[in-house]
Amino acid sequence: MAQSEHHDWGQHLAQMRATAPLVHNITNFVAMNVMANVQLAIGASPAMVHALEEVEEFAALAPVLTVNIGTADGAWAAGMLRAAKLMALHTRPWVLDPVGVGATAFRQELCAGLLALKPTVIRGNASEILALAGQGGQARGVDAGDGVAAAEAAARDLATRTGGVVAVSGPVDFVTSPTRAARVANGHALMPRVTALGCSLNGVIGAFLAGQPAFEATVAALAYYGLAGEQAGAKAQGPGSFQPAFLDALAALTPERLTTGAKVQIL
Ligand SMILES: Nc1ncnc2c1ncn2[C@@H]1O[C@H](COP(=O)(O)OP(=O)(O)O)[C@@H](O)[C@H]1O
Ligand SMILES: Cc1ncsc1CCOP(=O)(O)O
Ligand SMILES: [Mg+2]
Repeated sequence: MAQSEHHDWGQHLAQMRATAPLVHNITNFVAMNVMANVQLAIGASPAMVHALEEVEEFAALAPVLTVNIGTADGAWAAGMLRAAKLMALHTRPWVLDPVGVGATAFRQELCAGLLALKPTVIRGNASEILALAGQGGQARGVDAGDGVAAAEAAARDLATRTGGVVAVSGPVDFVTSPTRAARVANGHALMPRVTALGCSLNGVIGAFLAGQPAFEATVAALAYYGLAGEQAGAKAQGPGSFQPAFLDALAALTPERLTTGAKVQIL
């Protein structure tokens, strides 16, 4: 795979760290702590705020929002829609993680409402992207049962429908906008064996989106995350020791190392 395709992917990491953006996350109970630690490790400032009474007011404060439906209920869903609407109104970026969307009618209806608000970036595993596009999928709850290649057409369809960027994560990630596409081959096989690392990836994409173009920011975030995974995986004994090693690798990785280590193929 071609390395970096002549683009300085590290500059997106440098810019994110220089900005240290406040990221408003409406995420699930499983991911809250993991995702906040990941965002602190990369140099961003996380806030997990989901109460319906304050979500709109908080969304006005932050340059970027991430929405994750993993453990949503009716009140959370209303808050997600309210916050995303505010971002759309002010043309500020927001990211959707459609966790387990194919599993229940509630998740499908919530995602239909969120899709109508045109997320700047959607990132899910292959089964979630297939289900979100209405093309089936073989998910096992929140885990993927499909390969990334099977979801590429669904991702392109969603990008056309929303006008945004859609990323399918897996052994080799696929990213598409209505006009461009790329593959990112960084990553480690231990990553899907630790919960909330997909959710936390959306937190990293969100941080990179603040003040940056969506397609490049998403590709850079995926390469950075996967490269940190490679470095952690080289040291870890298994899923348990992978987690602290991954936080350390995210914090230690330099923009220069990202530019040389990014395995990005522009299609
Ligand atoms: N088999 C794999 N080999 C290498 N990296 C992987 C593999 N599976 C997932 N990843 C990486 O793990 C991260 C989380 O993706 P994924 O496991 O697909 O999300 P989710 O937890 O939402 O299902 C991404 O950075 C992805 O590139
Ligand atoms: C296990 C689980 N159940 C509901 S949300 C959630 C977390 C899923 O996180 P990820 O998709 O990042 O593995
Ligand atoms: Mg997920």
